Amino acid sequence: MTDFPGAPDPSAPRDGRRLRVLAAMSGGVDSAVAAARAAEAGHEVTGVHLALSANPQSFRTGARGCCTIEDSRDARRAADVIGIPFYVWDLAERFREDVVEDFVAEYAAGRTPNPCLRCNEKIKFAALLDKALALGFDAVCTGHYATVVTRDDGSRELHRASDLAKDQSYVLGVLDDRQLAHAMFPLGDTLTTKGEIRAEAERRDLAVAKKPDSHDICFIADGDTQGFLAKRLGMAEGDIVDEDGAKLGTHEGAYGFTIGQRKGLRLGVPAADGKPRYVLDISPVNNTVTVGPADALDITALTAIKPRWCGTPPSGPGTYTAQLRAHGSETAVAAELVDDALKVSFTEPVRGVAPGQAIVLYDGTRVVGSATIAQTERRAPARLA
Ligand SMILES: Nc1ncnc2c1ncn2[C@@H]1O[C@H](COP(=O)(O)OP(=O)(O)OP(=O)(O)O)[C@@H](O)[C@H]1O
Repeated sequence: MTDFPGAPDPSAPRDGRRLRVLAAMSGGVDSAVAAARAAEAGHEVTGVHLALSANPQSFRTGARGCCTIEDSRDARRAADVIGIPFYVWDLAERFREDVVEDFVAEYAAGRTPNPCLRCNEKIKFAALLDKALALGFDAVCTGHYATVVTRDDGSRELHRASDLAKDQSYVLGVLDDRQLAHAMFPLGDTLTTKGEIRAEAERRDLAVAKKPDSHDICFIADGDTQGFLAKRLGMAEGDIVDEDGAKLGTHEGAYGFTIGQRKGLRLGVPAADGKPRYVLDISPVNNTVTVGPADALDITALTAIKPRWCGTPPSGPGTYTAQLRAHGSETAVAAELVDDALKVSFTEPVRGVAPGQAIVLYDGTRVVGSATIAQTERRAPARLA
């Protein structure tokens, strides 16, 4: 017996090509079409919706959050139309511990985490995948836009999606070979735009065809990250200072800021040069936020920790392109693994990089690996003679 209904019948015949696939169905259009494509390709597909919120009703705000009862119903209806079995699995406690609490703790420590990346690493391709494999499934299928390529030797590569505008390889950059070997992304292989996916959903009679896209942080349905953090971390008034430590204003919680932020500083003292000020540093220890001019945001190098590789780690220094945020552009870097830390230098300075963000390295369209930014190095400030 199992707590997770929907396990395939172990006595059922299997052939090498017809995989037993667990389709992760959020109740949105992408995962519905992905599940339909996997079933159409001849795989034995079972749909599963993950209940990730302990209190799904609390997310019903009108904006689309995640894992509401409506979402689970939408996923079930889509599974019915596709003609596959469907189950709801409760991973709310794991999600709370591994994603939500980590998110709060990272902000409290003055860092800027990416919860989607964390969810892929800890929930979808760990808790969910492990459970799926233990139950006899061969693969987990999601509606992510990314491509898995199998090399001649059987190992896997993760590549950007064919549709670069929708590419989600950045948030999947934490996956290793084993996880990739059991991942299926039916949307990433084809050059289909989101509009075409919606049209395909309509052709397939999937009621979610017109459902709005989910927004970035699924457990903050109204999009008010600062409000969410304030509720969790409380208010803690502190100083906003300039690079020399002179007080320019006050704030109500250092966690409410991100590096590179300009809006909402409400400085009492205008900058001497009249130019706008940006958040340069957040110090939870002193509860201070340091601000300065835009060019002080330029980063020339960084150190990133906890590297994860899609394949064998690079044995020496190499040149790559790097992406530093989910919808960011690529930038040229040189990178080297030194004592388990990734040392990265940028060909051109980049602006507004925050500790806690992930850096994902690419070789062309291939994801090489990822790591968490721990320290950044600024260009030496220009001094007046
Ligand atoms: N609550 C959930 N239950 C099951 N699978 C989920 C859930 N949330 C997300 N997923 C899976 O992770 C994928 C990527 O999640 P993301 O939040 O980026 O969704 P999306 O791109 O808006 O896709 P969708 O349109 O399917 O919601 C989804 O396509 C789906 O396969």
